[in-house]
Amino acid sequence: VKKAKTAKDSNTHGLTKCRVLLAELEAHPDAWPFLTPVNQKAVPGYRKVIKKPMDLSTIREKLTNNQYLNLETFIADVNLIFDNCEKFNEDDSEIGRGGHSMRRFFDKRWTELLD
Ligand SMILES: Cc1ncccc1N[C@@H](C)c1ccc2c(c1)OCCCO2
Repeated sequence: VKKAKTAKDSNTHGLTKCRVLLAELEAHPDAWPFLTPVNQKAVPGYRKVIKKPMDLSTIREKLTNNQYLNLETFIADVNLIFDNCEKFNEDDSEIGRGGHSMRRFFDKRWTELLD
């Protein structure tokens, strides 16, 4: 029997799913370009092209600081990583392919975790 969903319940369960999903993304073999913020001094053009940088360590920090209201706001930040990657990297590049691989993995996993 499904328990009545209070706002708190949905939030708690949503945050548990965020923790599970983030741990899996961080452990993924193709995650290496996305683990830490892009060093904008080392990557010419990045600062100009990418308006909202995002990476897995920043998401980890925000989750730890309770900055995600629900699963949706967490998913939006993860998708920002992949959208930035597609914008800056050729599809036929190591980082570009890694971004597509990670997005496919993430899309599959969060849909599996939905109630
Ligand atoms: C996700 C992303 N998109 C566009 C550019 C870089 C990145 N990731 C960063 C962490 C990175 C990956 C590979 C790199 C790199 C930096 O240092 C410059 C030298 C080549 O090796």
